[in-house]
Amino acid sequence: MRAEYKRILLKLSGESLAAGQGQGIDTQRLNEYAAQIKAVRESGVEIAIVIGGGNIFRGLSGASRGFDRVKGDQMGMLATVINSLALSSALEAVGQKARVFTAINMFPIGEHYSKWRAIEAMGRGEIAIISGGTGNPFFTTDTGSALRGIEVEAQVMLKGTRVDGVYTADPEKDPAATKFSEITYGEVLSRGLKVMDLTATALCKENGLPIIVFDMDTPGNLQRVLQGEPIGTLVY
Ligand SMILES: Nc1ncnc2c1ncn2[C@@H]1O[C@H](COP(=O)(O)OP(=O)(O)O)[C@@H](O)[C@H]1O
Ligand SMILES: O=c1ccn([C@@H]2O[C@H](COP(=O)(O)OP(=O)(O)O)[C@@H](O)[C@H]2O)c(=O)[nH]1
Repeated sequence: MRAEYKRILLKLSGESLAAGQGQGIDTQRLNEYAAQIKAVRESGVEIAIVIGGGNIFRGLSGASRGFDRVKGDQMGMLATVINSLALSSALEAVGQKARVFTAINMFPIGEHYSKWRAIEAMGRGEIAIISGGTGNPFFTTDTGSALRGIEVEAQVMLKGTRVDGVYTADPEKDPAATKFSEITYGEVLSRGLKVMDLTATALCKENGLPIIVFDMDTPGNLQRVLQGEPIGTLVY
């Protein structure tokens, strides 16, 4: 385990939770995530998690179908709460305590997020699942995870997704794209690489939060990344 990573912020893609079905929550995928997270927690790392909502609702696609954008984004933020509750349930089922925080007060669905409460929960060995994005429309959960990672003083943001790193172009669309083993924030921004939205990358850059983009859907990869195996892309 890399000595420098005492506390991590793990970003999970909502869409990955659907495991290729596009919509909904695949329980096998959810349970695989829970097992990986528990194993890393047992090695002593403090873990905060932000999970997306794209498997349930995205504000932008709602707007393209005629929904008011702000209401659509609020629906998307609620989708992240649903995924967070599902993940906390899967973690509790394998004996790993987890606490759901919400950006907006929704007690008793979750606890209203504050930096200090999240850090306290991690100190007790619980996984802090921070839901509801930033609480504001026109942002994404990538930006929410950059924000929460900086707030809780994580040493790294691990962006677990369905591609295995940052490529010269979207590898799902361009088969000729090649992978970076590492890349600076500035180059991600100047090349307009869309693996994360620009706001999230800029926030990490301004606050010096390194990002590792890796394939979370292969069981064991979370541990591999933390052990320093070069399986993803470091953005620094
Ligand atoms: N330059 C790039 N390198 C890697 N992935 C990219 C790049 N540009 C776009 N992507 C896309 O970004 C996605 C990862 O972002 P993520 O936030 O996990 O997905 P989602 O938008 O479904 O939540 C990948 O599925 C990939 O198709
Ligand atoms: O701070 C935030 C975070 C998320 N969202 C909404 O929640 C949706 C789901 O989040 P995201 O698309 O980032 O999830 P992912 O792609 O990671 O599954 C987004 O489309 C937005 O509509 C938002 O409005 N503000």
